[in-house]
Amino acid sequence: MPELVLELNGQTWTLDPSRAYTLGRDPQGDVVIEDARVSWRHATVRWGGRAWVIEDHGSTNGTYVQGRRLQQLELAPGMSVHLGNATDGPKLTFSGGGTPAPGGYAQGVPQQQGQPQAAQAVAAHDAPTQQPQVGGPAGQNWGGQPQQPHPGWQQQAPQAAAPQMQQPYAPPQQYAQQPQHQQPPHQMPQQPQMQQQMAPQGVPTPHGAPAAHGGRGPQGTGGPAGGPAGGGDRSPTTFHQLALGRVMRIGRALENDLVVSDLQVSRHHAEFHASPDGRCEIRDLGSHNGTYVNGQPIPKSGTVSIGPQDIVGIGHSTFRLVGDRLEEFVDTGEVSFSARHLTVKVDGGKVILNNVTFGVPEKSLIGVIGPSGSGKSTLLRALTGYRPADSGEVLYDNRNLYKQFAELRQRIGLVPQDDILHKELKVRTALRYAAKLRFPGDVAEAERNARVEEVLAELKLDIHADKRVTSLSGGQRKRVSVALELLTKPSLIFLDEPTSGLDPGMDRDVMQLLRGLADDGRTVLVVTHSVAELQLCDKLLVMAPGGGVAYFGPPEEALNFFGYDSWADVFSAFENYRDYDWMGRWQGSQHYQMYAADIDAQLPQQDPYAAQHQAMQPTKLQKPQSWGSQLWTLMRRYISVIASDRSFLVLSFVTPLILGFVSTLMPSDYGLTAPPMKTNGDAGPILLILAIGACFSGAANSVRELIKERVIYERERATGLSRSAYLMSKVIVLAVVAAIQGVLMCVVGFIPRDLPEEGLLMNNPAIEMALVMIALGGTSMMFGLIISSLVKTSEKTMILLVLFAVVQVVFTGILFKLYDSPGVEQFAWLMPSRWAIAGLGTTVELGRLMPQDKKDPTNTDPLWDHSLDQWAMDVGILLLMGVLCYFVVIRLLRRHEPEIMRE
Ligand SMILES: Nc1ncnc2c1ncn2[C@@H]1O[C@H](COP(=O)(O)OP(=O)(O)OP(=O)(O)O)[C@@H](O)[C@H]1O
Repeated sequence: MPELVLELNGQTWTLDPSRAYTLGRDPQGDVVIEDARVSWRHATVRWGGRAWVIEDHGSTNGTYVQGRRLQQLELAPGMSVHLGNATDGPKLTFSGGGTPAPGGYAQGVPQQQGQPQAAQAVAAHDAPTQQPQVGGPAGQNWGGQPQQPHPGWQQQAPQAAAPQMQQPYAPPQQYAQQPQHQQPPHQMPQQPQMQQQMAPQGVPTPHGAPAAHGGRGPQGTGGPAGGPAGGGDRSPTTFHQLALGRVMRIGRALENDLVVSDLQVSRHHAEFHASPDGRCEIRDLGSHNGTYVNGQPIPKSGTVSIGPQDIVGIGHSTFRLVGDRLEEFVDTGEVSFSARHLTVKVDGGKVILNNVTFGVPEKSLIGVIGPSGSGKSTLLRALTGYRPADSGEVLYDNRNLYKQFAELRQRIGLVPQDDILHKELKVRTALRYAAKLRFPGDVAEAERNARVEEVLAELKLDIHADKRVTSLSGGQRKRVSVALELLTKPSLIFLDEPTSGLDPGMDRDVMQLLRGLADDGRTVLVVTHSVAELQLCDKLLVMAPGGGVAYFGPPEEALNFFGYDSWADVFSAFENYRDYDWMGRWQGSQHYQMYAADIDAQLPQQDPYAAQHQAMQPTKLQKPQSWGSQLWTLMRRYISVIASDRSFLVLSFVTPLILGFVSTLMPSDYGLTAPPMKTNGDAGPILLILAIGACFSGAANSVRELIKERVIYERERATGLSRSAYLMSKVIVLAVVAAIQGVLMCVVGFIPRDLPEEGLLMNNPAIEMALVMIALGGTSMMFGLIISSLVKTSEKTMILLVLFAVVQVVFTGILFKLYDSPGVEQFAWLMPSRWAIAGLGTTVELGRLMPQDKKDPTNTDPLWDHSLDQWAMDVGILLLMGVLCYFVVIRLLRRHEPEIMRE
């Protein structure tokens, strides 16, 4: 068996076939490579039986031979392998082939430093006696023969190593080789220009020299290899020894065996059990944000066996079992991100996102531009999991976002185009409520507040902390939205048109902010219409009409790629040549070869845990807070919002007073009663005014409440907000408002009126009637919420509110006789005003006061019968309607949630 000599940075190692050698940044590995682009355990070199083999461990930045990313390769003498970057990553050169030296070598120990490999190399079949001991005296070498690649070995190299990428750029005629595409505008490919300007750093130019590149951050395609799901192969932050038969508890509290300072983790989060027989289990301790195995939540307080292949996720940390110790990886944001073959179809099969592939290394800022309707928002929804693509995958740190959404969603921040804050609140207050909702229930207020202050300082918002959001400029407001998302330290941040509506100065300010976020160790993707600050991005993705990629690469090369001087021209070309195959043009380009072909060529990731996924139940997304705690926080926040909206407060309490007063303007001799044997036709209209007033004010309070918060709701829902807690918070607060309004209206409306001497349920008829008015206000409020969850824009709510109020007037049963009118009578049963007037009518004996059948005064409305049973039925049905409305709203709210959240 031949030994292999590995050379790196002037050091050499002689590798013995009897064992495997690990390469990476791990100081305990065999070949330690101190380069940030190299993963902790990057690759292994071993004797494969017939040849030496290098195997990538799913490293973040890849292993390359002749520019091509590889998982596994048989090595040939003279072959060079780059780690971490195809061109300028640390270069390993392999040579050798001798048999083991007598007495063995100090394997894996670097040989003397500074000796050029060529001087040390041994021909493939050199006699072992010619080789010095590894680590021998300085100055000794292996015979001083320059290494000659062995022709036989060269032939063993698999096809995968074919030097495709090493070829110089294709000639300018490249685009002309696409006859199937419609011809683009005349000035389009200006290839000679491209040849000078498009080459990114480190990629061979026709002259073999690396071309200059103005972009930032790590270069290369950046896409992760299709390595094992879960965790990639980033540097373990720490190791923890697992004692057999012992328990290792993980959590935020100091008394844990493993203390994790991450607010996403509960105080006592989970326990690792290592049984004496070597098996290991993870048990969730009722954590708020959940414990995940291979991206799937384990049941609350449940236990799952884990093996070396499993990745346990707790907050920002992942753990992997390696022998008798745990490797902990802390996600500090420096992870790669890629999308592969994302395709979205809508009803009817129309493709609105077409096979989008791109990838970026850590710390990248990616700009996404494209004409209106080119699928930018669709892409954003696909990348965030809000609306997963119909095919394709999104890989975050080599983990499939769609399959592991439950865990990975916590690492994603999304800043939608509309602000996700209640504008009425002060900046600090808004962030504190958001922190309360997003952090686990056991995070103390002081801890949460400290994090809020940290984020305020990071985004230089501390001087604005006590201002109301509404008083901030557009750029500052966007900063607050970003701050909110940063609370939970996401590694990936997506922004949808953050600069829309901002002046150029603020546009730059926001883009620089995003640049800073990426530089601090996050991946930031921004969809934008503004092209002024694109040079701040590392990579630019240009979407073409039809939802395909027209370009992906450095922003400074993009205009040359299209052959235009300005983006306005490029977008005009998109518009004027809609049928042109922009995507085909991109895929035929050298930029595609450099920046996307690698990722495109990779097969979809196999999910080795698919069987486990199906077995794991439940897969419901964890909520950081209990239902009750969320409800309480939401109610407090809602009350704060209402309290800071003075005009709403004034209107809410003045309106019922006015309506009550208006009802008193109607002259009536007997008020809401009448002497025996007398009728009182005024009683009906008085009740009608009061009831419609309650209907109107109840619905008016709620009709805008859901639509105006839709974006906030969608975002919070994705972070674990309970749908029912959200709706219940609205219902409770608005019901209290409706109750106060009902009481005010009754006080003003009833005081000047004569009322019956006693009620059916209680002695005081005014209180009995006020209860009906409150029930009517509450039910109308629920109808308002239905309207609010149905409409697409706030403006439409007003029309529907008026419609609702008018219909209620008609179907009270006061204006005309409803009973004994088949069809109309049944339709009226659907109206809350019908049951409310009936409830009020039973108390005041409306059937007697206002007979509707002139021929037969005893033929009265059966719903107005003066009996306690009838009163209970009228009020009961009114309340039941409110309850039914609640379920209707719950159902409608689902439509406004991220698709992946719709349980
Ligand atoms: N649910 C849907 N059903 C049918 N067509 C849809 C649907 N959603 C989006 N589309 C269409 O898909 C295309 C892409 O829409 P998308 O909103 O992603 O574009 P965009 O680039 O974000 O546009 P803009 O810049 O105007 O926001 C548009 O033509 C849009 O009309």
